[in-house]
Amino acid sequence: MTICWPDHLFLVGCGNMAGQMLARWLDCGLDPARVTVLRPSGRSVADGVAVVMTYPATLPAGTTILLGMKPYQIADVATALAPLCGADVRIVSILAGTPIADLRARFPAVRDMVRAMPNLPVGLGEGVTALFADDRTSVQAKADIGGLIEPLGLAEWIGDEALFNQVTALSGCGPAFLFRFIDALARAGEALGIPADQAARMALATVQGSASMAARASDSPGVLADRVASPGGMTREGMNVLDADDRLLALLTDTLAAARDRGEAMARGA
Ligand SMILES: NC(=O)C1=CN([C@@H]2O[C@H](COP(=O)(O)OP(=O)(O)OC[C@H]3O[C@@H](n4cnc5c(N)ncnc54)[C@H](OP(=O)(O)O)[C@@H]3O)[C@@H](O)[C@H]2O)C=CC1
Ligand SMILES: O=C(O)[C@@H]1CCC=N1
Repeated sequence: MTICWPDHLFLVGCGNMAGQMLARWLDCGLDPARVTVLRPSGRSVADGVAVVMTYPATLPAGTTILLGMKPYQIADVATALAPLCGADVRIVSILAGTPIADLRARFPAVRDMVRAMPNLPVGLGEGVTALFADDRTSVQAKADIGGLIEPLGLAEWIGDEALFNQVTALSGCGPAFLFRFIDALARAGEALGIPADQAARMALATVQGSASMAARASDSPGVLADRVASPGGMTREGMNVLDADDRLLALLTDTLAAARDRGEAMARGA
């Protein structure tokens, strides 16, 4: 994989999420000397990566900024950062519930902006990143930023920004829902009498193996589920519980809808 790295990468915030993105980029050969991280704690990030606690006087030519702090910090960050941004600066924002129009209003000099929604497994190169750019962003910038995201895992360009909170709910928040599922599977096994540590190991390995299998299979997960279920056997009885009144589907639809609604409220400043 040949990646066209930005001349300089300036990360505003480098916590759980941006930290995973940077870790993967460094693993894939990004020169740490091209990276500066701004974080209030000043904690070091990785060998060779410059960490600053205040904004520099200028940004190097050809800088790509990754906005990786919390969404509610955008006003303060933009006040300090926008004066440093010329037309050659590009912005990638991973801020949940923060539309491009909001960023455009705060960074008027910047032409190239991409809204990105990664998830935590990007650190392993097995993440999902949803991407959106409006018409002002150049084709070249879209290609370059798409190339930067590629080593993180699956990249999906979203045609309509109105769907961004929905895709955030599915794949951005998704790892948390899956972690809950693994935990619940283990605890359910424990409730049926399996020793806790054994149930935890078995639940995790079952999810890991099943996800790997589904990723490689030519059949859909729905077909694979039926393949586990022998007619008149145990799995069918269990699936009947999940499927009754579309129980699992309804639960997940409610879960994604609640996350989506929060994104919409955040976009309104709530
Ligand atoms: N966590 C996730 O799974 C996902 C998160 N996101 C988005 O990523 C963003 C960050 O979330 P997450 O990584 O979980 O949060 P974290 O709390 O882990 O990281 C926040 C980062 O912002 C830094 N920071 C705090 N205050 C400021 C400030 N005033 N100016 C600049 N930087 C600041 C922190 O600095 P320090 O390190 O010094 O404390 C830290 O590095 C959010 O916008 C979220 O919507 C998107 C997809 C998934
Ligand atoms: O919880 C959040 O708001 C962010 C968005 C996706 C994952 N974490």
